[in-house]
Amino acid sequence: MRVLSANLGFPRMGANRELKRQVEAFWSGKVTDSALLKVVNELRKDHWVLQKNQLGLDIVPSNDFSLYDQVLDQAFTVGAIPKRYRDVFIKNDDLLPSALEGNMLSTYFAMARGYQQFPTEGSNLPVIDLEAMEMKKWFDTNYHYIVPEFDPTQQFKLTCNKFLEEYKQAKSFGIETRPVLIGPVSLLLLGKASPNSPADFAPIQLLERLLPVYEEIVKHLAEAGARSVQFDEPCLVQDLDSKISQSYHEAYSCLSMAAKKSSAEPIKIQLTTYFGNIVPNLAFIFPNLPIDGLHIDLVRAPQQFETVLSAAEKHPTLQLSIGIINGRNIWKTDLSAAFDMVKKAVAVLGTDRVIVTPSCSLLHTPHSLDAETELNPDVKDWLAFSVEKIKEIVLLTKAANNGIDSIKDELEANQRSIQTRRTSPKIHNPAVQERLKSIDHDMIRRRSTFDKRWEKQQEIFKLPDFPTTTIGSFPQTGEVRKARAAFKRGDISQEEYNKFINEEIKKCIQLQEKNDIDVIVHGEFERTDMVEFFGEHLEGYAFTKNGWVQSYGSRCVKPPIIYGDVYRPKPITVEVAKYAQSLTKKPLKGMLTGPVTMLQWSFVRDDQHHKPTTQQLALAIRDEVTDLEAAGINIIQIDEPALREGLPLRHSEWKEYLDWSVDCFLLASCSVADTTQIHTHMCYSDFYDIIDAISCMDADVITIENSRSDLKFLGAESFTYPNEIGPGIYDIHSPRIPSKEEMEHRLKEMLKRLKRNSIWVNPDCGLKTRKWNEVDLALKNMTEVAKKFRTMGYQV
Ligand code: MET
Ligand SMILES: [Zn+2]
Repeated sequence: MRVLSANLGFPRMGANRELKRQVEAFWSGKVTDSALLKVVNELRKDHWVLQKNQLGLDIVPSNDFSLYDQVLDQAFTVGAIPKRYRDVFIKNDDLLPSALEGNMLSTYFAMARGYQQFPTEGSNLPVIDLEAMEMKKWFDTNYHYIVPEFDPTQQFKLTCNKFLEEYKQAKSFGIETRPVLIGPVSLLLLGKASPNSPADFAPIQLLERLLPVYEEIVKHLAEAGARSVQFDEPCLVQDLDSKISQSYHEAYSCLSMAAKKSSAEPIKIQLTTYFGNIVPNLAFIFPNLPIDGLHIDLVRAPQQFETVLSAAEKHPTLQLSIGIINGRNIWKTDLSAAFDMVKKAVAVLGTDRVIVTPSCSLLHTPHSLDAETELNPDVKDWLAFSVEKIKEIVLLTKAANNGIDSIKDELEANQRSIQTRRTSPKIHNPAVQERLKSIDHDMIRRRSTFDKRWEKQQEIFKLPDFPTTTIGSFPQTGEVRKARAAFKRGDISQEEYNKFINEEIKKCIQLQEKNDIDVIVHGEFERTDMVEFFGEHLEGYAFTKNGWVQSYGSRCVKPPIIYGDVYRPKPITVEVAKYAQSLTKKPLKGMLTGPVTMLQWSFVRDDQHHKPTTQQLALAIRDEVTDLEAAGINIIQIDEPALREGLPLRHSEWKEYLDWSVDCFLLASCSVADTTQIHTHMCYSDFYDIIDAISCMDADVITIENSRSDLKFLGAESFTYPNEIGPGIYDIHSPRIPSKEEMEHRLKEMLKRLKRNSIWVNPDCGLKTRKWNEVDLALKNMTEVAKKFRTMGYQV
């Protein structure tokens, strides 16, 4: 037998985001479900044909496709459909293992996105208002999954046969696939107890009840002729209670039995881990978890190679799938170095026990480089998206089987690209590197402690108690987007565009003054996106035309690429800030994106640690801060909404990350005088477990999302915060106008925990998704609440 090549999952959006378009058209009622499913079938077929017939991959995945999310698919498949959706959509006889169409499709999308029915008067249809299920970040990626809900009385039942239909569909095109499913233990660990469950209930207690459904899945696939099945168990790279080891044994013993019973040639079970090191949980797997294959991520955790290899060696039949092509980033692989790893695995295990693969599903990289006609050719030559990554896998497999000479030309070209990238002056900028060396302790500390700064700032700004402000952006209306597009196309000149933006700024400032907001913002109309805007003004960044990656459901993001040493050639926001300040006597807050967020929301360099890359970003922002201050902007906000996202998966690594990321924020913010007030802003996650690190950032003021998560932030028992803080008093994601009463209630809650003179009054996040009239009414209410608290002298 020879070394095989495999993929663990292919991006499902399609080369031109066909899936997004079609699903959204279905949601808005423009296409029927059968039209949707027809397009989806075509798309799946294209992806199989591409991987198998055009690129020559040995093992092609099926059921990696999803209309929304693969975790939701699996919960749905095993019948974990919360009662509130079941009650509305499902008649009992629906619950045969059926295809994802008709009523089942409506249920599925209601779970993903919520469902509302407000019948017109006189109709006897009931009012239905179902919220979507919770969404969470998929490990440390920017993909979000739907969190399954489990009830203590949960009954499982094979409800949906999508996994089988997809397998059969591929087979009907002559393509043998390996179905992918979320494994039973990770499915339960990733889920949560449904509301009102007893406090001691944990979904993993349901394992025994869940396993028969997985046995059925294995049986169906075996009967249909599948030779192997991939169970994803990414939880194995996390800190796990040793009791979970028992769960893994129970689960995989059961699945292995089912596989053995299944047919003359038992279907093989591959356990798949990714995003980290499994060595701390090695005892869960070795010596005797009854599996046929194991996948490990050797890009994120190369240090596990030796240990896992020698454990695998003792397991005489185990196939090891070595994830050596980065599924999370967009760089070309050094094929020579990767081939050394293949050789090493083959030397220990022999050719028939090694499979060459990407580190994880390719869901997290864009489709292909073909569409990138405008990228700088040097940079483009350093990149590999999903299609190119599969080509690399196929090449490495060929080299393993036929000798390295069989890929001589490709290897030479590859080594040339790798070498050029290593030495390119586009990437390596001696001045930037020198500057990094000059970072010293004084550069990452404010000149005085907060108390001293506070006194000086009080005197200058003379802000009232409960000062009001907003987070930065104001409505990005269709007009704003249109003007930007026209400018990009060259239909309007720079001057015309600037004039348009200046008018928006004027309107925005007038609205804030009318509503008596104390600290004014300019509205961020010139920005499409808070990371892209700054990236476009920095050296070392590249932008793709079509480098979309799924974020959640039909939503995709196009992360910019940091390819080289980063610096700021010239001021970015100073002119706009000066113009905005000239329109008001109140202090204007300059608005910047912080270095850690710039890093987290970009594709980043893999030729150096994240820390120096972030330090470079921090120095670029620091230059901007210094220039803003010199231009008379004395309040500057540096947003860090993504700080929490970068936390490593294992607790033991948190401190190292928090130390350097906090230092990078300090590096960006500490050039200023005591009299300059630094703000920061965070949102999108729970922050209380890193509140000490946030305090160390020493911003004079932090505004933080709080209402969406229903005061969770303040709920933590030990909550304290040393400087000033504005926990959001209303959720900006909804078009509804927040009432004064609800904002008063939130402010009163804050007063129980925080010093009266440390509280700011502001929304949860930026207002770019709202309409002007909504913003006007909401801010009016907000200021009235702040004023009431000032005069009534509330103190709890
Ligand atoms: C995701 S945080 C957004 C902060 C930014 N200043 C805004 O107001 O939109
Ligand atoms: Zn925000």
